[in-house]
Amino acid sequence: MSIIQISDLRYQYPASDFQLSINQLSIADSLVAIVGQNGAGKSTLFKLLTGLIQPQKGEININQQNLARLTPEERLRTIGIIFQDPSSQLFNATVEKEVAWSLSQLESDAELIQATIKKALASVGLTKLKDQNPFDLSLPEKKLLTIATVLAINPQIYLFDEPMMSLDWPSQRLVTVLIQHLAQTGHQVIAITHDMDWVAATFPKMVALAAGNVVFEGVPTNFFSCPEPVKKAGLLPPRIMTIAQEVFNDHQVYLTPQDYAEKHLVH
Ligand SMILES: Nc1ncnc2c1ncn2[C@@H]1O[C@H](COP(=O)(O)OP(=O)(O)OP(=O)(O)O)[C@@H](O)[C@H]1O
Repeated sequence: MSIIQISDLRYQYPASDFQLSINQLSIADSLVAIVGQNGAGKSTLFKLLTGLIQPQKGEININQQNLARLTPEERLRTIGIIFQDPSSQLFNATVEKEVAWSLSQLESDAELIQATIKKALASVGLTKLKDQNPFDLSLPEKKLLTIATVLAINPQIYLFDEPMMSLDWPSQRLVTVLIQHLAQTGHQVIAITHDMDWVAATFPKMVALAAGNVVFEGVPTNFFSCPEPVKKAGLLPPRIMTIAQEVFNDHQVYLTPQDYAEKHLVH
């Protein structure tokens, strides 16, 4: 399991008042959601974690190694990135070649490459589409293909930007199961998301940002039990909590409908 340590980090865009400012943040859990309203700084943190932009101050260490000093190959093996818009990540002529391209940056054994591609495509249910042009795929299929390209590399950390966005229900389920499997098999998964139902049901840990600062880090139950950080982050609790509050004037924390049922219907 990886540990990401962020210290004294500052990032400001040219000609913008916004500043991302994180004094100390340690991400040491296998499944972590990063949440916050529009403009809170989630994507800026994502870009810093991927090394796409460099902080003006401070540093990000992964397993005590400074991210800025990793070689391109070390970076590929350390952090896999799944962008919000899959089209920005796809440029090969076939689905199979797309997965092969990223893998060939690290591996030269043709047999190993073939076996890995097969496994990665099977994991996301795209085996039958291996000869298709990626641009002919549906949006959920494109997203699953970008995940397969990263699965093939098998990095320590998977960084997802809004993974649920533009996925239909079966693909959302598939991605959730995949993410849980990755976390259970020694990887670290960090996902930026607006989807509080998904966070509450899936993530044991979360970090909330507001106006470029960390306003909460910890378990979802604690986050949703304190209205103050939820309000500060401009977020709503899971829908089941809103229903319980508005219909039954019940202000307890419920992470999922199952959670509600267990507390009320079983006993
Ligand atoms: N390239 C840029 N140049 C100038 N300002 C930027 C740039 N990118 C983002 N910003 C500003 O930085 C702030 C934080 O943006 P960021 O995209 O990190 O927020 P976010 O939490 O990811 O929001 P969203 O949920 O809308 O994606 C916003 O005020 C945004 O307008």
